[in-house]
Amino acid sequence: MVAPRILVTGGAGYIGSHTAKLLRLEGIEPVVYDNLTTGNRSAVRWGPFVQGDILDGRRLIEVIEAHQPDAVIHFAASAYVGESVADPAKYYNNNVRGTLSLLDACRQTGVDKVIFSSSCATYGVPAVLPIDEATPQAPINPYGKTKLVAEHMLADYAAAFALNYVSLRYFNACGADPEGDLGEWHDPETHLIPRALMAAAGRIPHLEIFGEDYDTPDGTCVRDYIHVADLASAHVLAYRHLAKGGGNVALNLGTGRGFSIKEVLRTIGEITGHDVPVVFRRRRAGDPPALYADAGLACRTLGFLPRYSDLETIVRTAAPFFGLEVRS
Ligand SMILES: NC(=O)c1ccc[n+]([C@@H]2O[C@H](COP(=O)([O-])OP(=O)(O)OC[C@H]3O[C@@H](n4cnc5c(N)ncnc54)[C@H](O)[C@@H]3O)[C@@H](O)[C@H]2O)c1
Ligand SMILES: O=c1ccn([C@@H]2O[C@H](COP(=O)(O)OP(=O)(O)O[C@H]3O[C@H](CO)[C@H](O)[C@H](O)[C@H]3O)[C@@H](O)[C@H]2O)c(=O)[nH]1
Repeated sequence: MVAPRILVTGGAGYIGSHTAKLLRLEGIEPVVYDNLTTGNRSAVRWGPFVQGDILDGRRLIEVIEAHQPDAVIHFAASAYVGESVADPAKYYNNNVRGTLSLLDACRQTGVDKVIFSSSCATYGVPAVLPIDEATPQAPINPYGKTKLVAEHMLADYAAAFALNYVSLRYFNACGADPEGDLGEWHDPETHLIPRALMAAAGRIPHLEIFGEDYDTPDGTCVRDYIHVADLASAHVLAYRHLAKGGGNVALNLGTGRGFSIKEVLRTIGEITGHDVPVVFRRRRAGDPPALYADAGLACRTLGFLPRYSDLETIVRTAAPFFGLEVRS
């Protein structure tokens, strides 16, 4: 039997590169399609690389016809909440127009399975926690809105055309490849855990904490941190679900537990032996106070069970990329 092949848009990025590695280990060839705006060429090591833009529909069709993938995993997007508030045009263009371009290329070439990177940002400020998939999606920033539009596009294309999809609503991706091959390399880096590790390592003078006056137990925002290796495994499971004829579905990918920023910093101090120097700033625009998942549906539908998503393992795998030793 010929090995399955998957087109991985955004496969040079953080979550995409970890997923490409796992696909290869699982006997599936990842064909990475990425314009390298935030991704790294050096992170593409487990299959062919094509440099291209998802907005370029003609090129997408050429690449799909050349490689004949069985499915697409669609990571490529702009993905910063704060930036999306300042520059919504960039987000509507890349995330909405880009996804439309990709879905049309799939339709024209007969690719009928799509796995999509959605986000807990589509829920906005939920009335009830934990967040299950029936929670109303009312995003409060342009980034989350573009992810929600893309989810709607998938559902409408699935209803009208021969398309099957899984939308995966990740909570906060973090950590690094447990074997040390890949990490989170963004420039500039904006996410909490890498910024905190940079501060602990002395690469930046301090971590800015955006808001200490939220209605949470210690005043800082609460998030559900899911290890990137667990996210990668969910994509393999989602592909197998579609390959055996499983139905269209949107699933939360989280642990079910929320941690405050201060709790994350405490774990970094314990594991690395370095305190994180901090300064407190105003709230960042577009940030909900607390987000954590009810992750039961992904478990029941895909058999998804996080293995690496405790804060200690997250910090242990990520810290070496910032030159920090971890305590045994
Ligand atoms: N990091 C998180 O916590 C998180 C949480 C929820 C959802 N997501 C989603 O997961 C996906 C991957 O996120 P990430 O953290 O790995 O981000 P990333 O920036 O590391 O990866 C995105 C990749 O897409 C590529 N890309 C962007 N626009 C493109 C375009 N027009 N054409 C081709 N390639 C393009 C980039 O070069 C990059 O390699 C995104 O869709 C993001 O919205 C991320
Ligand atoms: O230097 C920093 C960085 C972050 N934060 C705070 O830490 C929390 C986590 O922030 P991140 O930027 O690490 O991640 P977000 O919670 O903004 O994640 C959002 O954006 C991600 C993509 O970047 C995902 O889509 C995710 O689902 C969505 O909630 C937020 O309260 C943020 O204000 C700081 O205090 N200081």
